[in-house]
Amino acid sequence: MIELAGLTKRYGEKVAVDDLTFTVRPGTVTGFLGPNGAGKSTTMRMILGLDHPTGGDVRIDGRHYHELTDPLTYIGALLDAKAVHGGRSAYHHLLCLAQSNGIPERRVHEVLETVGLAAVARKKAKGFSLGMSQRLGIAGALLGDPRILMFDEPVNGLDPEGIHWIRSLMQSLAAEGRTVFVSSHLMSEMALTADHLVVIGQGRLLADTSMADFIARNSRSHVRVRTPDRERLLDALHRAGIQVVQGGDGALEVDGGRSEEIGELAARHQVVLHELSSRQSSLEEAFMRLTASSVEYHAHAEPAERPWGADWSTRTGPPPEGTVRDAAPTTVEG
Ligand SMILES: Nc1ncnc2c1ncn2[C@@H]1O[C@H](COP(=O)(O)OP(=O)(O)OP(=O)(O)O)[C@@H](O)[C@H]1O
Repeated sequence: MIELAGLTKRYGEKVAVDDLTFTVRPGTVTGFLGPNGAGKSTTMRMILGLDHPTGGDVRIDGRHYHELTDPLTYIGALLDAKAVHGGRSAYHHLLCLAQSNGIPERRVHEVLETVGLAAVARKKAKGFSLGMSQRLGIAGALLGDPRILMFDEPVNGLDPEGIHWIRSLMQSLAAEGRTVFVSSHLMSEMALTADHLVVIGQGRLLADTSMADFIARNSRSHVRVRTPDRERLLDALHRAGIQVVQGGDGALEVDGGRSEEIGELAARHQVVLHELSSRQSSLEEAFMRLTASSVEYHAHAEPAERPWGADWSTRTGPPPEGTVRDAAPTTVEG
């Protein structure tokens, strides 16, 4: 278990981590999300005692990191895959870690097998691809067979097979009752891997909840309708007092609508439908919705021709700051 209580880190005027209080529990994969610069790496570094908090406290199974004897047997971490002495082989890198933590040499061979690097164990780390370096970093985290594992962007550089492998690994570690805390920017991957989410923005806690609850609370559910009789359907919906939003590819979207109600309305007016489907936002959309106002670094490549609420489904970038939660649906006149 990792427990943060009021954890705070300032760099001069900059508050990188702002009064964070949450607990990472055993038996689940906890995803750690936040926009660039939100404070995820700083938080992880403080958990490992690599940065000193300006305020607050963080404990690993009730103790500070520096109080742990042989810390790799309590908590294994991958923070920076390239932080390896390039002149050392994978085997020697892990052997040095093992010897300084009282871990038997046989664990080096075991973890090299686990991460699929046994065949290149004697090769120098400086020749490793990013994916191989990630695997070596994961081997280092697993070396002490710890009850707690922490990974900062572990799928960075991994190919699809590698991504699938790390997902299965994290889930099996959690199933063994271990604490697994993992950050990632790959939302689709996180949606498949994590059971619980901690989301931060500008150093502050935005959410600490289950994956299902997070998506339900921050997502937009709507019914998507496609019809060749667009004007007649719009007229029928308008008369029934149902607000319609312009979706992508000419589809219509009804916020929070029930597909049964819309289907029956269309049938009563003998309007042909080509599509009638209930949709819920993905984790990525829910994440962007929650963190919209705490994104520090925006790209401004796409001019907003229509209000955000009018074309939610076709946008790929984050919404204009401060508009999402306040955006009223744009009614399409029939
Ligand atoms: N050593 C430092 N000195 C000054 N500012 C720092 C230092 N380390 C981090 N920061 C600042 O603290 C904030 C949080 O950075 P951090 O790297 O923890 O964010 P992050 O969520 O891990 O970002 P990313 O997703 O881009 O990796 C950023 O604004 C960063 O510029």
